[in-house]
Amino acid sequence: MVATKIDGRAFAETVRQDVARHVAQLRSDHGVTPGLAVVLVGEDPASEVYVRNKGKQTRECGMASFEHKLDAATSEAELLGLIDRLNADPSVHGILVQLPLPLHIESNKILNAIDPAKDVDGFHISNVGLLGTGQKAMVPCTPLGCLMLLRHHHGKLDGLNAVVLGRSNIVGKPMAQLLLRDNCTVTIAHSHSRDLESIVRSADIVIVAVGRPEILTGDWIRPGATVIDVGINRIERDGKTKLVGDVHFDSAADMAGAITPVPGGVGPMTIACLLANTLTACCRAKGLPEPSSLTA
Ligand SMILES: Nc1nc(=O)c2c([nH]1)NC[C@@H]1CN(c3ccc(C(=O)N[C@@H](CCC(=O)O)C(=O)O)cc3)C=[N+]21
Repeated sequence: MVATKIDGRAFAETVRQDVARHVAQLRSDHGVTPGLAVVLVGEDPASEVYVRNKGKQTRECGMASFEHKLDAATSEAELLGLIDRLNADPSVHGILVQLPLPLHIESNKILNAIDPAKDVDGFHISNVGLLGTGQKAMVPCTPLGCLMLLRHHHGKLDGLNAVVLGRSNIVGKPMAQLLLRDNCTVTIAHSHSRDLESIVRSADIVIVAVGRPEILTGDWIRPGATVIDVGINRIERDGKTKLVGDVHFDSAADMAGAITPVPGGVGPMTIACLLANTLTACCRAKGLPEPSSLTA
């Protein structure tokens, strides 16, 4: 291994401390407590772990956490009713509806029903449009976390070749927008891209968000490149369940200049950015100055 391991867990801890400090100040100066509502429909064990972690970290930062666990058979209309109530609730500054939703519910309809000002996931079409046109938006947590790690590691990203593998609405597309805003030359590549190998080899920065275990190996990586692994895949190996990324860590670490591990890389940053976004949403709702170190 020649690469520097980018410690997302440690960096997320500093972000959370920053959030906690601002939250304490909001309370003492203005009597305001930011609140985050997390909605989970159905019983996916992995999702329940994430929701529990989000609730715990929200409270640890001094914010209020509201958890809504709904039955898998909840109708779209019932879920829309809950969103309406959360939109109207002044103690709720951020709303996150855990994805994926059951198939009988149309995700886009739900995401677009969330008040854009409370859309801490940044998935509402208004926020997508604002980000795409360079206006002030709520920025999706995972890409924001990746950007914070990249800025911290590289400093200025100006002029770098950035390749984003994956074109999802939750990671690939918003990630590309953020990198473009920081003056990278951005390529979004995906399963239909021709000559993927040479595209990846051109990258100073590779962000991998395709959802396939260990699909990117070291032989494609330009020596010294920075590799950000967004994948979280649970696989069976040697009779044990193991968490691996979309990057084959050992081979990639022999080529890369810096690389994020899984676990302990992007994942913890995602939750830290959710807390940061909740604080930002609260400040905007109250017309108070927002902490600039916590936004894109
Ligand atoms: N509306 C919505 N917004 C989300 O942000 C969202 C979602 N839906 N659905 C599910 C995914 C998944 N997700 C993760 C967050 C943190 C870790 C995380 O902290 N992972 C730890 C390991 C956790 C473990 O051990 O399982 C790590 O990478 O170190 C993982 C996954 C957010 N998601």
